[in-house]
Amino acid sequence: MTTPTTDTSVRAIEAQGLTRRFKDTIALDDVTLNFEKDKIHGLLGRNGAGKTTLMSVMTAQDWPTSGSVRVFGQVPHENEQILPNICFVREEQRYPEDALAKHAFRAAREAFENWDEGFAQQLIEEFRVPKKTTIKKMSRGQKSAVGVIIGLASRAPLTVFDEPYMGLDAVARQLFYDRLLQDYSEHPRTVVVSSHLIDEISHLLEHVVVIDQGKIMVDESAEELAERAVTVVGRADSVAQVVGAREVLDREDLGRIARVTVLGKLNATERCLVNELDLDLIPVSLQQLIVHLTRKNGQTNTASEGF
Ligand SMILES: Nc1ncnc2c1ncn2[C@@H]1O[C@H](COP(=O)(O)OP(=O)(O)OP(=O)(O)O)[C@@H](O)[C@H]1O
Repeated sequence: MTTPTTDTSVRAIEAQGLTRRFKDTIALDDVTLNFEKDKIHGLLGRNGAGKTTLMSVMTAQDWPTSGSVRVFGQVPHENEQILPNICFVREEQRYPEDALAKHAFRAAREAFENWDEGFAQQLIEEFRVPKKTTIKKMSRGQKSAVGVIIGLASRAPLTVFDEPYMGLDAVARQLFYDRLLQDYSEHPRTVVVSSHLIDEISHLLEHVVVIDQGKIMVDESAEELAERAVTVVGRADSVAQVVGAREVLDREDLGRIARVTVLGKLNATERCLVNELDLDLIPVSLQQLIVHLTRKNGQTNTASEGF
C-alpha cells in the first residue's frame, strides 16, 4: 500500500488548538490531540459533543475557526497530495438523484488508488446491497452499507467512519467489525471510528478519545483506559472490605452478592485480599467508565442513552 509519507515519526493527524464556532455554539474548544499512524482510534462522545465537527475539520471538509490540523505532516485543506489519502464515510453523504450503488463504487475506485475491487464485490454480496435501487431510495441500513463498503475497500491510509452503524442491523454491524479487523490486520492503516455503541466497538479500539462539549476528556490507549476502574464481585461484606472508601462508579446488589465497580487500580494488598476472600475481578466496561467520566464533567443526565 502506498502511504503519503514513509517517515515513521510523522503522525496521521496532529490537531493543535482547534476551535470551531458556529455563531454562538463552540463545537470544538481548543482541541489538541494526535492520532498515531496505523492504529484504530475511537472517537466517542454524547450527542452534540463535537465528533462530526472534529472529523470534518480533520478530513479537510470544514475549516477551523482557529488552530491548525496536519494530516500525514501536511495541512490537508486543498492539498492534492493529501486529500486522495483520506476517505471520510458519513451518513449524510450526497449522491446524484439517479445514482446506483455501482456508480458510487466506480467513483470510489477512481478516487482511491488502493481500492480493492475483489474485496468490494465480496462486501457487496455480504451486505446484500441492492443493485437496481437508486441510493436515494435505499433503506437507511442499505445506504450505510454503501458507505461502509467504500470505507473498507478504499484502503485509504486515513479512513474515517462517522457512526458507520446507523441503520445497520446487528448482523451487518458484526460483519463490519469482523471485516474491518480482518482487513486492517492484513493492510494496516489509520482508522478513526466515531460511535455511541461503545461496548460494541471497544474490542476494535487501540486508542480512545472522548470528547464532551467540544473539549477532549480522554485521550489514551484502550489498555490504559481499561485499567482506570475494576469491578469486584462476590459476598457483599467481602466486597466492602476490598473497595473500602474508593469512589464507586456502579453498584448492583443481588441478595448477599454485590457487584461493585470502583475507580483506580487495585494495589497488591487489595489483590491478595481479593484472593483470600474468594472474590472475582472483572474488567470494567468501557461504556460504563465513559458514561461516568462524562457525567462527572458537569452533566446532570443520569442515564447512558446519550451514548
Ligand atoms: N453547521 C452547523 N451549524 C450550526 N451548529 C452546528 C453545525 N454543525 C454542528 N453544530 C453544532 O456543533 C455542536 C457539535 O455538533 P457535532 O455534529 O459535531 O456533534 P456530534 O458529537 O457529532 O453529535 P451526534 O453524536 O449527535 O452526531 C452541536 O451543538 C451542533 O449543534
